Amino acid sequence: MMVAIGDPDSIPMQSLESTSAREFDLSFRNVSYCVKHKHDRTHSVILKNLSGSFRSGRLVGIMGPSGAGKSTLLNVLSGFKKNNVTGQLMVDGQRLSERRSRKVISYTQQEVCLWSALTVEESMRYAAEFKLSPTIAPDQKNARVRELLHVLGLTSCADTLSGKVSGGQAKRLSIGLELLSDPKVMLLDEPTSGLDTVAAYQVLAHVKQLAARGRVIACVIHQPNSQQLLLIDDLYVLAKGRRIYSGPTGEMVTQFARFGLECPVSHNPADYALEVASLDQEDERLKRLIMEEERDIFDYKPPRLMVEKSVDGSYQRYALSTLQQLGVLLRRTARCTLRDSYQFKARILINIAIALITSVAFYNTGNNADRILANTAVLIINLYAIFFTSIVSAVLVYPRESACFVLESKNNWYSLRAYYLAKIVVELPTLVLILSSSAFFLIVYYFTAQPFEWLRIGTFALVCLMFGWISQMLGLLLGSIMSVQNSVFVSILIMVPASLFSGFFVPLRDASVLLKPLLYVSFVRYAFEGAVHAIYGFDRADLECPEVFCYFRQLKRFLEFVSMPDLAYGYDLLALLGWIVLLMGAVYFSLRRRIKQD
Ligand SMILES: Nc1ncnc2c1ncn2[C@@H]1O[C@H](COP(=O)(O)OP(=O)(O)OP(=O)(O)O)[C@@H](O)[C@H]1O
Repeated sequence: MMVAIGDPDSIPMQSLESTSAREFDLSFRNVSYCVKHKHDRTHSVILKNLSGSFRSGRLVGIMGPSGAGKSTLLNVLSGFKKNNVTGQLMVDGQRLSERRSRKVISYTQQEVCLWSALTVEESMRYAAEFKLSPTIAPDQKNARVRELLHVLGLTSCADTLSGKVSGGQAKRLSIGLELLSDPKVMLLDEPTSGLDTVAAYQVLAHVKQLAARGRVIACVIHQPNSQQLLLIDDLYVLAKGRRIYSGPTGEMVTQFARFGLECPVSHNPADYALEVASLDQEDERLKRLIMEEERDIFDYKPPRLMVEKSVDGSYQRYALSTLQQLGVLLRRTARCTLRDSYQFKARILINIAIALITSVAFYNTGNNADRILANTAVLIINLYAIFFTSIVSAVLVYPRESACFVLESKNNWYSLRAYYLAKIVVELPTLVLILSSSAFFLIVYYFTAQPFEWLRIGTFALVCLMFGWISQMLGLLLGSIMSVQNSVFVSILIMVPASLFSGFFVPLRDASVLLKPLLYVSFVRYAFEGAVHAIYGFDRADLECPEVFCYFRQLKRFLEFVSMPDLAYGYDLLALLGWIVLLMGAVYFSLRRRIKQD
């Protein structure tokens, strides 16, 4: 079937300057990458002695069957993968320092990471704020954003939320975000995947224009049709981590034919290249082809590192200072939070619903000595509500957000320090936590007839707030190290045993030798103890007794019964604070690990 495809020349050529009028190239020599398998201490070679040179002004397509190593090669060339990599990488004939490599090379991964609550233009504007020097006037930054939107064909959807644009527009936007800083080299992993033929062609046509303006652009492309292939100037074809072709697209078929691999006339050369790359590695023709491609590597000893570790002072890694980055991050977070109010409303409504159910079930138990155990259960339910609403909202949102953080941070938008500070500033005094917990707290407190004394209300609210922070930090920690599904399961796995260690179900006095240490470190126990202290401590007068005799009328007896005879509220707060600090540290190190790991 013929598909109507737009002419690339019809895409408006703008005044977007070329990065360099002079030709240059990204070249790499003897690049190898292996992974070590911990279980059997063996290792697999994923990329083997790859060399090549991608020239500016030409669009390079990286092809190969699934698992050939295409994404790995881009990860290695971009510096996203550093461990177990050997070889040499040069731009314009110069070896790169780590700093310079990050400055010069930008990488757009297959998965697009966009802030769905921002419009296309807003996303570009925030990227411009991060990536362009603060000395550039806002008008100039906006002009550059508009120019890029035009070049990438995104003007018509500039006011559409990034979460609502089409797949092709999202891919073009993610390319545009990196283009703002005008990188010399752009590596794109499957910019056309998931798109129909027309959209894929449009994306490629835009990318070709960007290359034509003097950049090195290399993109992984799965199976270009013949029209898409016309846009690709050079091909780099991989088979099981080895190079089988590197050169102009038009010469590939002739090169294969020299080794007895004749491309049938009816075949698309790209399809044929995949067939050749999928041949058995023992095939004589393929063996000779690979030998020919690798003929220049035998007498060459590659350096152990792709890029030099040394800090190159002449390249400033970020356009903004940490404080300026923090400012932009806070503004962006505030805008996203205000616009995406679903979480906020859902959290408050859930809290109100649970609070009403709890109030009906435990109506007026607060001052009744006969129902003191039921009233203590109210305190535990209160902690449960805070825990689950806080942790679930964090784990639902954070895995995606942290993936965007990793990408933006590796592409030099901002530092881990700035992002972490912004996260803490946003998470700690969070209005959502305070409002949703207060909604629950006030309803339950009133209907279950807890003592209306400011000291008790204040001390109880403080325990709830600190417990909410712990839950939120735990959610961030889980969200930064695992997927949404796993984080939800793990949060349940944490909370259910943690409730056992609250001191309510198994008081300290009855705890076995094995359980006791867990009770001493359980944050639920400290929160529960703090809540019990707020409600029943501070020398509260005897409770009312509607029966002839109530054993727990004197609160001293009840506190002894739950193993909290000498409550120390300050000590509980200190333990909760310790947990908050510990989790904040753990979140920092888990994010650090994320950006350091491959
Ligand atoms: N960290 C790793 N541990 C184990 N194997 C790995 C690792 N990274 C890559 N591989 C393996 O290396 C090979 C190349 O992976 P890569 O993702 O680069 O392939 P690809 O050519 O991009 O494939 P696709 O087109 O399917 O995306 C695959 O077999 C993959 O399983």
